[in-house]
Amino acid sequence: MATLFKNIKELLQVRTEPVKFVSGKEMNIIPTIKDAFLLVENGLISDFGSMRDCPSSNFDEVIDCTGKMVMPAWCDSHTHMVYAGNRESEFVDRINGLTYEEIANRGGGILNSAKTLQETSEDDLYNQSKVRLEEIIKLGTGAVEIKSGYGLTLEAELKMLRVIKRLKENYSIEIKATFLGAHALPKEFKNTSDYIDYVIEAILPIVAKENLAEYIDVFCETGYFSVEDTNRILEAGKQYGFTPKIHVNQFTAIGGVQAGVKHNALSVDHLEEMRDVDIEALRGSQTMPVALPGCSYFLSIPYTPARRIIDAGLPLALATDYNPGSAPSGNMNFVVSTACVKMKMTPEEAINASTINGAYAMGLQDKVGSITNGKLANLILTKPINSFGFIPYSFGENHIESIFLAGED
Ligand SMILES: N=CN[C@@H](CCC(=O)O)C(=O)O
Ligand SMILES: [Zn+2]
Repeated sequence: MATLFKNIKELLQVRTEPVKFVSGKEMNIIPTIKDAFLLVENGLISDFGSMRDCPSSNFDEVIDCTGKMVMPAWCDSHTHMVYAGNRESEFVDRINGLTYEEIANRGGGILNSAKTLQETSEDDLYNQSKVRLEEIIKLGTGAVEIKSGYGLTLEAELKMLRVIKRLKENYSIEIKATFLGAHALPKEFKNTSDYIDYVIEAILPIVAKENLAEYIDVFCETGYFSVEDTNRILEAGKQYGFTPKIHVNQFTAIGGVQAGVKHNALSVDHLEEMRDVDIEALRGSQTMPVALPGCSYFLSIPYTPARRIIDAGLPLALATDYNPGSAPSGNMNFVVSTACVKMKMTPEEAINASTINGAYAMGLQDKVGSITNGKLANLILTKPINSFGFIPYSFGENHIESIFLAGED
């Protein structure tokens, strides 16, 4: 099967030489080809260039992209989009003045979602989750990471991870699974240390045996899990070959970034509270900082200081954090726009952060995230627009005409 995209107004994120991720000043450059063609064969990008060099053979399909742009689909490296029900009532509680912490302390928050999920069948959970997955695909996402963490028992954590596995099997979007057993302390446990024992001894070995996750996560935060708990979880995960991708510095900076870097985490995510020492800790590491502006927006907490991170020469990825409590939206277009408006990222930086850097934060940089020969043809075809900066500028508008996964729309 060969598909030719021709007369592309601008082909974005063209990387002839593969790159792992981009950092610092490089983030402000999006390589493009104007008046371009792109050839997709058997689901993979096989050629691209200027229309002057456009091949002329008999293709199975030819798509005329006059006035439109083609770019890699969004790479959303942090979500909790397998969940049951919603937390709309807590949203109203927050409007009426309660904080996220106060709601959690009253037994709401993550424990509320865990209770609902424990009472939901695996089929029902699958059906609720696939609606969200289909929606984010329409919004231009071509690769996504999904975490467990609303189970908090062996049975319910496995239920979540099996749902993620079914989604992987049934959809052509790239999906990576993360085991987040240590997301909150269930009421049945007196302290985090006992619960960590349970996670390590009762759940982790089965997750590994059934091959249900690629990554391991922990909510390293005051009132949730300490740096010591984090070290224990990550060390245990390493024994089973799980790479860390962890929640740190959302409300308080307690050394989670340093713990992540020490354990060669693929990413450290949230980072709303960043001390200079946290930024320094990331320097020279292979750990991707990930910002979640949808969470800052929804909870009215500080935005991750993108300028300090990028101006220190570091990379940055953007993701949605799609979850029922702190970011009930999987819309990467909103994330890109909010990063520009609220975090002062340029459109170029936000697009790099949401494509190639997001791909790296899922270990998918060799497969997606740029227009490179041999990569999957997971692509966004925009509606007619004047420039790629129009995507974040014109917030709330839908600029996507079609999305292609492995070359199929
Ligand atoms: N902070 C920890 N976990 C999620 C929120 C979980 C929830 O409130 O349900 C997050 O990344 O924001
Ligand atoms: Zn999260």
